[in-house]
Amino acid sequence: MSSYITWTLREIVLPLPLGVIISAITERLVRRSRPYARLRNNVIKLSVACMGVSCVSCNLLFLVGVIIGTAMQPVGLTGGIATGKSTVSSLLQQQSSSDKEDEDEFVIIDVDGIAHDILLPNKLGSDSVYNLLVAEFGIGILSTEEKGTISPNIDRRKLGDIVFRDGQKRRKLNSITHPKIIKIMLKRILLEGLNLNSSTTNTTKHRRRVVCVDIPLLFEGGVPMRLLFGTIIVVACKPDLQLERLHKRNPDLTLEQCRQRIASQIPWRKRQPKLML
Ligand SMILES: CC(C)(COP(=O)(O)OP(=O)(O)OC[C@H]1O[C@@H](n2cnc3c(N)ncnc32)[C@H](O)[C@@H]1O)[C@@H](O)C(=O)NCCC(=O)NCCS
Ligand SMILES: Nc1ncnc2c1ncn2[C@@H]1O[C@H](COP(=O)(O)OP(=O)(O)OP(=O)(O)O)[C@@H](O)[C@H]1O
Repeated sequence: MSSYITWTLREIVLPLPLGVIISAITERLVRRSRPYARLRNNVIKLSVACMGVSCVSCNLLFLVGVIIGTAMQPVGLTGGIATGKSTVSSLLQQQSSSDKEDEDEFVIIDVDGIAHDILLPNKLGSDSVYNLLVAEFGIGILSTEEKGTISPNIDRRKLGDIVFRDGQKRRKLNSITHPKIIKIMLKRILLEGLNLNSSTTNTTKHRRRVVCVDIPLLFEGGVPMRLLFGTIIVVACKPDLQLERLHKRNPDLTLEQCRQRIASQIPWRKRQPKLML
């Protein structure tokens, strides 16, 4: 636990605000234009120097944090379980596939998808998320449909049953999965922001590219996570409608299990929105 806190402090708390401050100053100066050109150049030099220092100290994540904070300012798309985040992100993607030159191109990073990927047994090694989870929660979380295979998949339904009814176990799951998820998310934001990810590279040249991260637990990630995003979109609906949508979408869950999942997240009123949908 203490190593997780140290990791978060060193890799996230320190670099991101620095990047955000540099970004805010640079943007303000860019807007004010000519009279401040020299100062602006100095600020840009300062940010390059910060990146240089982090490069020399070989702290790659620090470097990533500063670059992301400075240059990308991605959009965060968040909200409670089954409120409609994926529905909103597919609407944004649909808009992106239109040919209108004046509309932004949204590139969506799905953090739930990243969380699913890291559970797979294909990245074995003693510190793999798969091994750590099996060591922590036991072989009871493995799929029984794949009996006989060397590394059966983790059955997310079984793991979900354990962690959504017990806060301590959920925190344990989070402490194993979140550092890995955050690393992959930062890397993806960087690649997408720099337009280096060949799978999503679009040939359209004149449209603004907006990196949008669909991240359910943005506010649970605290201040550093909020600072990472330039704009935060909160998708919300009335609590009874949320319960109804969740139960309808996941009929395998009992109403009690649905309530447990909703209760495991912070209430929507506490998600301080910059834009509410
Ligand atoms: C618990 C797991 C196995 C359940 O898998 P399952 O396929 O049933 O659900 P899925 O991953 O699609 O998540 C659905 C929703 O549950 C909510 N949720 C997921 N994990 C958590 C969590 N640790 N705490 C609170 N809510 C959560 C989110 O709103 C998410 O959108 C899985 O969600 C998981 O590994 N969670 C830990 C990683 C995590 O925090 N993921 C959320 C992305 S930040
Ligand atoms: N505006 C809407 N009107 C009616 N149904 C909706 C609306 N938005 C979403 N839904 C339905 O609610 C359910 C949950 O939506 P969705 O999967 O987009 O939520 P989510 O927030 O992405 O969920 P999760 O937190 O599990 O990732 C889906 O079955 C979807 O079809």
